[in-house]
Amino acid sequence: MGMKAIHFGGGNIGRGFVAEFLHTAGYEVVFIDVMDNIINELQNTKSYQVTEVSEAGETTKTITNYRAINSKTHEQDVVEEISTADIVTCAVGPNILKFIAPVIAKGIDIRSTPKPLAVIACENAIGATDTLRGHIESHTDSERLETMGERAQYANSAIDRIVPAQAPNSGLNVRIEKFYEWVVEKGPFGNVGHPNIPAIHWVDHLEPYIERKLFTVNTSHATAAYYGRYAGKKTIAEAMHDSYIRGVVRDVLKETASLIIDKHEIEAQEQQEYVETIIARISNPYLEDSVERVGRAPVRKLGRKERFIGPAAQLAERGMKYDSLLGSVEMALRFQNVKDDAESVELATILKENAPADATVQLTGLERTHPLFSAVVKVVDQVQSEAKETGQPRI
Ligand SMILES: NC(=O)c1ccc[n+]([C@@H]2O[C@H](COP(=O)([O-])OP(=O)(O)OC[C@H]3O[C@@H](n4cnc5c(N)ncnc54)[C@H](O)[C@@H]3O)[C@@H](O)[C@H]2O)c1
Ligand SMILES: O=P(O)(O)OC[C@@H](O)[C@@H](O)[C@H](O)[C@H](O)CO
Repeated sequence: MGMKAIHFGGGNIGRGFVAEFLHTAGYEVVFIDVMDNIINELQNTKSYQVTEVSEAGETTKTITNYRAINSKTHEQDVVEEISTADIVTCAVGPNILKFIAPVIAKGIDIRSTPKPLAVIACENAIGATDTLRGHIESHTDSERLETMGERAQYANSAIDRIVPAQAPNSGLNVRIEKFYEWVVEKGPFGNVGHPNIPAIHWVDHLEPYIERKLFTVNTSHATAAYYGRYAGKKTIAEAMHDSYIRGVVRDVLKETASLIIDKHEIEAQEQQEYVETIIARISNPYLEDSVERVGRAPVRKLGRKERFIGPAAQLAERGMKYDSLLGSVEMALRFQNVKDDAESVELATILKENAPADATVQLTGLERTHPLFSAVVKVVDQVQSEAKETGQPRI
């Protein structure tokens, strides 16, 4: 029998990254989603196209050999597919992991195949597979946990490829950048060996890769998005074309680079080259990536291990400079009441209803005794005061 991958999330990165590389590696991909339109389209087509766009032109690949199941309406089918699959991946967003865990737990529990299932969450978050595993374990009978390792193996990953929101008439087709990086821990697969997926770079220690990615790509991306929206820009490329915003992004990246070089002993020259690649990538005018997509979910992005507070906290602990990152935090706090973004409404409510120190704890999870805490409270206070004066943040 051929190899089978179950992939949760038939969205942009699911179709344009994970499924592409699983397909190339020879897997049949079974997409699981809760959106009727995506499932219907996947069920009613035999192929879709992934087009890489860059100044060098366009290259198109055709993805075939997939099926799709709606987990909202056909949960038992999903459970059975998982029980005979080789790998489960997901790209649903870090806040959705808890919702997909119960069905994965049921599928794992009834497995009787000799090889354990490989589980790899492909989200922009540190330790996303660990988080998913925690939710799966909390939906597994305690007496079955001891033998879980015979049925499933869990590996964290870092994924990098910019996939903007797609044009409304593009159907399943995805336009993406050429660059990609998929790094996964190999240790958890032990003697069984890791899955054979040529696109994956297997490593012993993931932390340097995921922190470098999140604190360079996503920190700069989100900085451009929040400053860009504040300045009335529509896309990230447009924001990066603005010399002031570009300068701010560079300042922020100097701070995160100093952490990455110090903590992970990456050579300064290597990090500088990485930074230049990322600046070129996020400035790519062919991607048309909106500031709203990149700024989406500001409460998640202000979290303790996330792209701003994560590096700023570690810099503060080391007595190193972090004030440009605080500027990004300030702009993120102004991403309030944005259309179709529930967290931007939640952010506005938290800022409205709480004193600065309480709002800081609620949003960032920073400990009140942390060396970064008072600096963030000041920024929160500043944004709250503007809203009190004008009835809204300065947008
Ligand atoms: N787009 C990018 O450039 C990019 C790059 C790297 C990583 N990521 C990460 O990948 C993840 C997905 O991002 P995206 O841009 O593809 O988002 P997206 O919104 O395009 O796709 C998410 C998909 O998950 C589906 N979904 C939601 N709840 C579900 C559930 N309970 N079960 C199954 N499916 C469910 C949605 O219907 C949607 O199709 C995020 O963690 C993001 O940070 C995105
Ligand atoms: O997906 P988010 O919301 O965590 O972040 C938005 C973008 O920065 C992100 O999707 C990037 O495009 C991606 O991480 C590039 O690899």
